[in-house]
Amino acid sequence: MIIKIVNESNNPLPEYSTEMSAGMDLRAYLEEPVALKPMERKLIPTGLYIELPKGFEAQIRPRSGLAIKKGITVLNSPGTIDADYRGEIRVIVINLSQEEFIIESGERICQMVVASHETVEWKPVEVLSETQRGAGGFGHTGKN
Ligand SMILES: O=c1ccn([C@H]2C[C@H](O)[C@@H](COP(=O)(O)OP(=O)(O)OP(=O)(O)O)O2)c(=O)[nH]1
Repeated sequence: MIIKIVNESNNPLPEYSTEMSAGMDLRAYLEEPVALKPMERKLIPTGLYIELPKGFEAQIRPRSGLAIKKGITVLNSPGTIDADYRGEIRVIVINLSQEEFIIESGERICQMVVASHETVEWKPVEVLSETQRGAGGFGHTGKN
């Protein structure tokens, strides 16, 4: 699919790392490096603005490498970019490690997945259909 994008940063447009990958890495767009202290969260600009077609969303997700090596993740993961949003894509990152982490401009801080979604109409009813599980959940079948 083709998606309109405005890139006000000097970073390259987001790219898939392989022909079959789902996520495109997004880069920070900063005037100067940003320091994240342990447990600190910050909103990081990307300089990107997109126009998604109706029925689609973009999800902002952590990069696993940054998460395992540095404890850096996306706080509201998956962040939702709505099809009617015309503002800058920004990323809420949090440092869950015990060391300060410095984000440089141009650094790949998260990944974005474009996904289709259903549009729901509610049908209020008195009862729902019966199933074997019923209301059981949250591990009610035991550990294994
Ligand atoms: O990680 C994110 C999440 C959201 N947004 C932008 C795009 C999205 O369409 C808009 C609103 O996001 P969301 O619906 O999650 O925010 P809200 O807290 O419910 O605010 P609103 O009342 O503006 O919908 O903010 C981002 O740039 N990054």
